[in-house]
Amino acid sequence: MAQLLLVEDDTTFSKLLSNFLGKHGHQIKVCSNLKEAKEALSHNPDRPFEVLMLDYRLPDGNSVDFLKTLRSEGNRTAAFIMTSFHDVRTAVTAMQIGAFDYITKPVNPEELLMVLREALSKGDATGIKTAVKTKTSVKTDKQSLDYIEGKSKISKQLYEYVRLVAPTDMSVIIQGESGTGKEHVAKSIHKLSKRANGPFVAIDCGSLSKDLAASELFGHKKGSFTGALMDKMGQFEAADGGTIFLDEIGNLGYDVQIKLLRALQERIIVPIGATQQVKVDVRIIAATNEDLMANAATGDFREDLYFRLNEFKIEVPPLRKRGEDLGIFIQYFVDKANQELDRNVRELSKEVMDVFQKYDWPGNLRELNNVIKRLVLLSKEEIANSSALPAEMITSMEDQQKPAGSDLKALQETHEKEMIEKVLQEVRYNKSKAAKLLNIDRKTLYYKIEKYHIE
Ligand SMILES: Nc1ncnc2c1ncn2[C@@H]1O[C@H](COP(=O)(O)OP(=O)(O)OP(=O)(O)O)[C@@H](O)[C@H]1O
Repeated sequence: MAQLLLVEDDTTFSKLLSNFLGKHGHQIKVCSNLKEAKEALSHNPDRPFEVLMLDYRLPDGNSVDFLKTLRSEGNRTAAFIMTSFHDVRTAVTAMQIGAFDYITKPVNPEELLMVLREALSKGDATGIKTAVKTKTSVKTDKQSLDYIEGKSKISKQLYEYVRLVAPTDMSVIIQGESGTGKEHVAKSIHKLSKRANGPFVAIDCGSLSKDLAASELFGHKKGSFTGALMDKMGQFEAADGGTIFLDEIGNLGYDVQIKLLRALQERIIVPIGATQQVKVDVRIIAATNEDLMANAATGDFREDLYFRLNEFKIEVPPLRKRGEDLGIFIQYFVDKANQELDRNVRELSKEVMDVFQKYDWPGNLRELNNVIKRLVLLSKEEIANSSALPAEMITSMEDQQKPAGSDLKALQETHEKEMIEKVLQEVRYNKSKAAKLLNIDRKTLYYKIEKYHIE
């Protein structure tokens, strides 16, 4: 039985939800706005909430800002956001600041239980995502290799860079949109490096509170500030001999950036309140979805730190630019979901595939994984059809693709582009076969692929 906090202003829905969760043995406190939620969180010290379930739009604000404040105050309770499909982009942002997941409305009961189970099993949304002591943790090692590389030109180049930089001891900046797989890339670099037998420590700087970031990274001495009840070893020391992965590095405060620069340049750290320096041997890999260079130009990020980190830069492409990889990732995530959820989905219907092809995937691989997991969960048959997709996903696709008005040329071009994409997909990007089916020569096909920016 878990202690849950539900923040939802639709009273009918919140009653339904709390009855349903109550029947599954959970204890739910319902609040209808953020002010009440804040009070509930501060008045519940004996039995803390294990999961926060937050509606996105609330009468006194939105839950993403609310969560941001909670995280900056050091609250790490696992949380997920319930949102309409149109707010998915916002939900993706929410995950960057430490929401565990998001769930689209109308909420499907099975899906809700699945997300809740996962949130409970992962525990609190601590800023430290993984602390892999590779020598002892064989299981985590195996999991971290559980990924695929893709076959598109852009993916091949990505992994070529990974293999190139891994054996060196260079600092690396990994840039890419949220959910593109930056952490996977960082782990691959670690695994292929001379440090592979050392620890890989991943820290989500986005969910570290400003006050505690320095202590989390560099440690502290007992009594060095209120709340420092005993000595604490920082993550830099924990990563000694291995790699530290600083995700969302742009979120680190200026004073922490100075300490980080010192750690990079001199390979020493000083725990807060300590008089002794500590030598550390750590490789730094940083990730960001911002333009750090631009932040450095405006003074939001230290330029000297940026240049020191940027010994090598890797761009992880968004899913919409990975062309044929989409099909490969779909298959991979379907197989994974079948295994995890004990389902037997063999294929996705043509309609689902069409939607997937046209959608621009703002949450990238993470969103694809989530959508497929839900699709598989809700599909009892071998073919998953579009009824298991959020209805708005389909309508938004239709609206997005069709050119407005009566522009005949634009309509024809849209149709032509769709047809070429569809045929290319059917023949697995074999251009000769596609040209034959489309009854055009290869040269014309290449011209059109370029014209319509088909990847
Ligand atoms: N190459 C891959 N093969 C299989 N799954 C992948 C791959 N890359 C990423 N994923 C999956 O996609 C999801 C997001 O990956 P990851 O956390 O590495 O992205 P990220 O770019 O670091 O995200 P964020 O910007 O939010 O920190 C994870 O669930 C991961 O399992």
